[in-house]
Amino acid sequence: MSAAAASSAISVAATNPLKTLSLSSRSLLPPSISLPSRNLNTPRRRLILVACTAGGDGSKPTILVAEKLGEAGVKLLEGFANVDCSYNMTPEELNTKISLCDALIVRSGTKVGREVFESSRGRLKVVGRAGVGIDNVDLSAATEFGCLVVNAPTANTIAAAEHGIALLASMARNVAQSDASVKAGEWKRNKYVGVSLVGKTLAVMGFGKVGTEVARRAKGLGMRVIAHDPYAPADRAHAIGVELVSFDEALATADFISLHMPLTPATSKILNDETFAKMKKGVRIVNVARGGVIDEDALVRALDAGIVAQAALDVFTKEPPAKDSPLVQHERVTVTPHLGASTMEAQEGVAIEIAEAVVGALNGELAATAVNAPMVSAEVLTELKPYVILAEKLGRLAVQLVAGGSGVKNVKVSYTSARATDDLDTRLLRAMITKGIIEPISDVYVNLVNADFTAKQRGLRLSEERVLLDGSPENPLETITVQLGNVESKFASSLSESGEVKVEGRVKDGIPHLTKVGSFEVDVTLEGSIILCRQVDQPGMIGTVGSILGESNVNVNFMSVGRIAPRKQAIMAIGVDDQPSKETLKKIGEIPAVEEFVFLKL
Ligand SMILES: NC(=O)C1=CN([C@@H]2O[C@H](COP(=O)(O)OP(=O)(O)OC[C@H]3O[C@@H](n4cnc5c(N)ncnc54)[C@H](O)[C@@H]3O)[C@@H](O)[C@H]2O)C=CC1
Ligand SMILES: O=C(O)C(=O)COP(=O)(O)O
Repeated sequence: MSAAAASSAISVAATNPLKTLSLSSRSLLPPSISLPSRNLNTPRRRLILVACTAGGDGSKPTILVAEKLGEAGVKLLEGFANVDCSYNMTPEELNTKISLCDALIVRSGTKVGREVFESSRGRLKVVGRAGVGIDNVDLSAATEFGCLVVNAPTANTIAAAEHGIALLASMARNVAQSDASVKAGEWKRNKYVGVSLVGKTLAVMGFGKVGTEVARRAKGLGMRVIAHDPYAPADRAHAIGVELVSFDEALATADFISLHMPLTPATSKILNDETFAKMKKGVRIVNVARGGVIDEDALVRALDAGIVAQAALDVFTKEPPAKDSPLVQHERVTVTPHLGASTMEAQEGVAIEIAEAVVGALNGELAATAVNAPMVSAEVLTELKPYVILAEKLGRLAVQLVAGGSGVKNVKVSYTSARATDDLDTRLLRAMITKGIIEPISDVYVNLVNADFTAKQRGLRLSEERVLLDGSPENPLETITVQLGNVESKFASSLSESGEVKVEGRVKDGIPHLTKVGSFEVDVTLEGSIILCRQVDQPGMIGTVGSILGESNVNVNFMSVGRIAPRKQAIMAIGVDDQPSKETLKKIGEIPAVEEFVFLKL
């Protein structure tokens, strides 16, 4: 610590013992949304991360349900919000309605593109996907607009697996085709001779939840099951008698291929002319994943060439597919209208799962099924609560110290802690510092979802360093320091020896405190706003400033003086509940001993 900073902070509880800091989560929410502030010590383990009841009057949020949702889920939503179930909307109708909604629930049939988030004009805070696949949601746009995306990843797994097995078996025995034939008055038993499954090799492409359940069932049918999944652990496959193999080996050895990977840039058209050519002649293909993982024109060519004997498809690149699609109309293709999740049980399950996730997210609870936000465990959230508020306020303090026109680009954050690096999750702190820096200088709403994106978009480069302290790590952090480089300051004393705007804080008894400005040590609670004065240290200054504030009915909640040495330069940090008038601030500035001062609104 430099000599200049070798000073002692003299703290005076200005009016009364420290009040328990009411942890209002307002600072994490746009000003239009109000929340009853609550004490830090409330038992609830919730921290508003993305949204809450819309409207300052505490009215219920509005949730738009754009596709059929199980009744149990709708009822759960209705207990919390105004629910608008509008199915089969056109994109224009969706874009109109969405501006009045705080949350949107979809399945696979609604495209939630950038224009939806643009139309919501920042009000939409949660998109709930009542199922697994989220390829119909523009995740980058959602993140950019600070909208959390949650899904229901487990409730329809069994349904999808059972549908996959149903398609596998019915394809092998020509059930659909022979059904249509008999219904048409035919009796062509020799035309519909099928193939057996037992002893045949099934390649499961995508060994996740659905793929695993398909594999289990196929084993039960006496099939040899191999799987290809670059990310699946081999021991999980071995545990159910499945061998993980390479992509090419799966293609070359399978009699049946069942697709269960998500649609991603890497899996798009993963089955195409080139890969069909690598397959065992006469292979049979099942797809209950996403239509986009198959080049559908190539599949028609492979069927016509006899490379692929049959296909059973539940999903299509475009849904519904064109009626005259050569693939749909192909005689050796069995098709269903995206029914993988369409069982009574699955639809009740996903409805409840997504309703709970959306209500929880709007209530500010952790979304266990968040798709576009870094997962922060409830334990970490609880422990870091006071540090989260500290982090955001340090960001707000630092950016308000920057003289106009400087442009904030380089942010350096330092954490001192006795915790090992791996035991300290700073993602939330980083997001809140970003929030504190960006929101006071823009109309952007920043939260855990879009903080990194927003920082990047504004050219903010935020670096973090951790200083490991000795001692017992009962506190996650000792100090957080925010430094803004290459800027000029409105308050010269906030510049560190290396010329950055520098503020440091710590949490004391659960209360965030500002503990250093530039090289001066201070100690003031970050409960209200702050006045910083630099003066020549002398008797009576606290009284003089306190009187000016008192005369204009500004309540002081904390006051401290940090000084280099007695009768030398000193910094007075005054916590105020109310914003002083310009006249009041002018009077403070006119005190002869005051060399500079600044009012910082938190
Ligand atoms: N037809 C329907 O109604 C339903 C369709 N689905 C689709 O099935 C997909 C899988 O669902 P879950 O098993 O619940 O998801 P999951 O996330 O549990 O499993 C997906 C698996 O695919 C693997 N994977 C990713 N890229 C791959 C690649 N290039 N090659 C091979 N494997 C790859 C992943 O490692 C993961 O293990 C979903 O993404 C969804 O698109 C899911 C439920 C119902
Ligand atoms: O969960 C999935 O990924 C699905 O494909 C289910 O789609 P759905 O909700 O039935 O439109």
